Amino acid sequence: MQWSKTENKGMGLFATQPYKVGDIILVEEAYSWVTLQDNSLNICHTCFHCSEALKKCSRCKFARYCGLDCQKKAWKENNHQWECRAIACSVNRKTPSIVRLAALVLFRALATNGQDRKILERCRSFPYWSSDGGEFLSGHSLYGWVEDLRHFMRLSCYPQKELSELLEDNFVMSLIRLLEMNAHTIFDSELNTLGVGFFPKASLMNHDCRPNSVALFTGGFHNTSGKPVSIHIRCVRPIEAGEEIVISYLDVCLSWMDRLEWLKEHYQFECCCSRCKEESSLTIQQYGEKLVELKSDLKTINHLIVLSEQEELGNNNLSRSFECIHWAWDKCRQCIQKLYPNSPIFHWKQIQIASRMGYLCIVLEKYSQATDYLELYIELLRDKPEFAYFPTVALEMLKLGKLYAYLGNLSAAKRYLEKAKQIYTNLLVKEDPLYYKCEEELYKVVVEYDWMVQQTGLC
Ligand SMILES: C[S@@+](CC[C@H](N)C(=O)[O-])C[C@H]1O[C@@H](n2cnc3c(N)ncnc32)[C@H](O)[C@@H]1O
Repeated sequence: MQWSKTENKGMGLFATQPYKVGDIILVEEAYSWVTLQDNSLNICHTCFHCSEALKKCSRCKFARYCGLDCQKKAWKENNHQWECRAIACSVNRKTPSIVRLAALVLFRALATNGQDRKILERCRSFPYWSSDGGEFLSGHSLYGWVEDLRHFMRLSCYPQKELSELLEDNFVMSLIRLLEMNAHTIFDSELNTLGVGFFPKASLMNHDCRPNSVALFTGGFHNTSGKPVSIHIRCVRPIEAGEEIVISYLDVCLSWMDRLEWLKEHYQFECCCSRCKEESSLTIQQYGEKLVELKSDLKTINHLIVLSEQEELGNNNLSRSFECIHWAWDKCRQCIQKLYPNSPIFHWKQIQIASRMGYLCIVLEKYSQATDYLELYIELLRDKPEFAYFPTVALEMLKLGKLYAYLGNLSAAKRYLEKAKQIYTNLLVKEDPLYYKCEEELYKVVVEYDWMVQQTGLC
């Protein structure tokens, strides 16, 4: 693969050879990385292995490691030697993760001459203003973060003369903005968020709503101890030589309007991919003057989904959350029946709601209902083969397989677990706990299934 200029998206990564589903396209260790504040206590700060028995850094009492190898890696490579002092001196220890990441990038880039200076150049030239002349993130905490970073750097007592120049407004804003736009959220194979990392090469990959590759992360496996978390770009659709290799910055199951809003809010760009073109022109052709009504319906549905998440997270009120998602579902169905038959927008909305309903039913222990919703999710995705190898789909299949096994429907359990395993075989490394979990579940079901067939003579 090689980096070259794209037509309208700046630089991009292009294939110089064909790739098939499951091929690894790029592996890159994180340049700098942080865990998130709320899960910092039970994740190793180097390899992201999740454990209850991590050892604390004796000075800052914040960093945690699964062993000496990981501690040494963090101290030197991820510059905990400087960060440690700043964390230990911070009274409330609530430095935002993005600020910690920015500090670690600075420590690393300053510590090495030559190659790494390119990172500083990239920061220096990164615009922190938007194309319409306004400043990005003005409504957000950019200025707060700038102050936090300066404070953090001072507390670290980093002895660099040039630091003062780098801590000037423009540079700091560009650095934070670059990380906001280019750092990757690190998640495990069950898609739980673990932290944030800066991967200089992978950070130049462009977005597509129908991507041909996905970003997965090592982390959480025992044998990665002592190795910093790394990103693996894996092929999920056949790629021809010369094609651009693209990932998705968002959940591909969002509707066109949701994706448009999300990308504008988080990345300030309007996606020019083929899926957006198709779905937007279909929407405009079909709905023309009804678009305002459509937007308002989608707004209501989105509002109900957000409300259901808040109820669940904030108040632990799951039945209320379930109720909200049911309202969203009803509203969605009404809209489709009355106004928008075959709307691609509502098709994606239904997929999103079906998955959420499945999740809520499981938490509420309504297992049989959960299988109905997850079946529906898979059914709705069936005519989208381009998403067949996505980790999200595999995860829903695994859930469904386990549910059927619990409910005693062994043949359905076997079918879904086999499908999940097929996707994981392509996507995950063998050491991934999720790969094992799937294999283990499948083994149990197969043994039980064979026994049942023997006893009853049925198959
Ligand atoms: C993480 S950077 C990717 C690297 C970028 N092309 C560069 O040269 O620095 C993300 C930026 O690339 C551009 N971009 C990526 N995907 C795009 C897409 N599908 N449509 C339009 N612009 C895109 C946007 O300007 C976005 O803010």
